[in-house]
Amino acid sequence: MAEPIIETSHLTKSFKGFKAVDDISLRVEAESIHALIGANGAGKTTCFNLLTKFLRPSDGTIHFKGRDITSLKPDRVARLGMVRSFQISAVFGQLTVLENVKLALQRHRGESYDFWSSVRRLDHLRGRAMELLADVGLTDAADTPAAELPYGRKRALELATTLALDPEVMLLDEPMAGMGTEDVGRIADLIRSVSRGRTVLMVEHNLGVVAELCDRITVLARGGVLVEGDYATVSRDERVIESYIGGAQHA
Ligand SMILES: Nc1ncnc2c1ncn2[C@@H]1O[C@H](COP(=O)(O)OP(=O)(O)OP(=O)(O)O)[C@@H](O)[C@H]1O
Repeated sequence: MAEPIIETSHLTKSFKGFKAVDDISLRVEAESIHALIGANGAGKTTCFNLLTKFLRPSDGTIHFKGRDITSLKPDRVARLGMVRSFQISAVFGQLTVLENVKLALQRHRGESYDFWSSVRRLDHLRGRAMELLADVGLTDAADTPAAELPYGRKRALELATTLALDPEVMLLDEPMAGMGTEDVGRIADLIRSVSRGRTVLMVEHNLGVVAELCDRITVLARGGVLVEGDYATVSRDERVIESYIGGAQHA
């Protein structure tokens, strides 16, 4: 197996004695698309929040590119190249799609941050911003206020603002949540295309998407790793069928 870009060792998170994540040793290969799946309450969100540093582990370590990041803050981890998209990705509804991406580019470049005056002074970032909009299929919406975008396209904008940070690892929290069938296909294609040369780790309930997109899948159950492998391996595993498929009828 190639060197992992993310590696956890004995990662554990207890809430008042209850182990929501229990001794998870996870390896995510560079430039792979990796999914965390599992029934409700299996520990996916907690594990994800530990990786993105929104929670502190009770025990265990997290390494990113060989470096121990267990006690680093989320913004520090983001600057090292591991960025969480969706849900926390800031999209300003009153700004246009193009302005949102220019602002994200400006933040990434660490230029002085003076929100209102800077939005008007970001013309030097227009070229790169338009490239990113082309990557996510939003060229025609460049001058539309972000708030007016339909749901699926808003998600595409969030991807563009994440890509503006040029992350090595993108962490996607249920990228298909709340989407209709048509948008699911479109966003899945987008994730595939923007993942080239990057690593993607996602929590996702939609097994069809996981089957189609992901190179490797870790199935969690009761806070621990139940099975790990490609979709073919995982989906025919008796333990997965019993403990996950049975408990995931909502997916
Ligand atoms: N802050 C908390 N305090 C106490 N218990 C928690 C807390 N966060 C999560 N838990 C518990 O930890 C377990 C795992 O929760 P988690 O949200 O990680 O599961 P999940 O796999 O993401 O589930 P879902 O698919 O429903 O989002 C659950 O039993 C949950 O009730």
